[in-house]
Amino acid sequence: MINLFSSLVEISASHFPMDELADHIASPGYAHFPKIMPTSAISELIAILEAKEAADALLLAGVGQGAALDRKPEIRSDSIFWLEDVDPSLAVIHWLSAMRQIREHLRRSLFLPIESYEGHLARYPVGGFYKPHLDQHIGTPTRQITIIAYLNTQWQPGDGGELRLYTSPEQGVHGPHIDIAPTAGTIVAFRSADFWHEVLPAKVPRLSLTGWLRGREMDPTKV
Ligand SMILES: O=C(O)CCC(=O)C(=O)O
Ligand SMILES: [Fe+2]
Repeated sequence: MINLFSSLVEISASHFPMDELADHIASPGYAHFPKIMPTSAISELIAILEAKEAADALLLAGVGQGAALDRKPEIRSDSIFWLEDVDPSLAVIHWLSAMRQIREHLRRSLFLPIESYEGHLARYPVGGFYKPHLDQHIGTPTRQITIIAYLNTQWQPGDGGELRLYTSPEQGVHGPHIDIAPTAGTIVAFRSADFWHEVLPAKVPRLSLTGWLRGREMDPTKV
């Protein structure tokens, strides 16, 4: 049981295509790795999410942050659980360790000013969606890189819930897009400030782990 998730640490350290990730983040700004996570890691994260759901511990997600955080069911309909609030299970410890290694790699190779990571498990119910948006909150350019891992082991074409990523930062939602299936083990990363994206309506419950590599906090009261 013990190291079910250690393979993820391994892929992040030596087998995860770190250089490919950095190259793609440099240009065009996004990266897509289909079915790259080991199934053991996927099962553990699903188990955490299902346990939280069973305990009625998922929170309806909001839009914005801090005092401006607002529940907006017309914009997004997922329920989430922040990793920092999860009892520190092995799966989460290993995921956080993988994120640290990715952070260091991107700092070194692209000189990105990344300091920390925040992430949440998310569940979209049947009919759930997230309308087009950017992940950087207005006025707080803290989120630098979005990293999403999908956890839907039974996903099939027609099940909906694709990530629609608009691939031209200049044209946004009026430009071209790609649709990425939320198939278990697939990881997507992109520059949070540049890429508009949305979650198309899910026809089956949709599970994911979404997180952000963050820059320095901009708190004028602490300058
Ligand atoms: O789960 C996804 O594919 C995207 C989620 C998202 O856009 C977000 O949580 O900001
Ligand atoms: Fe987003």
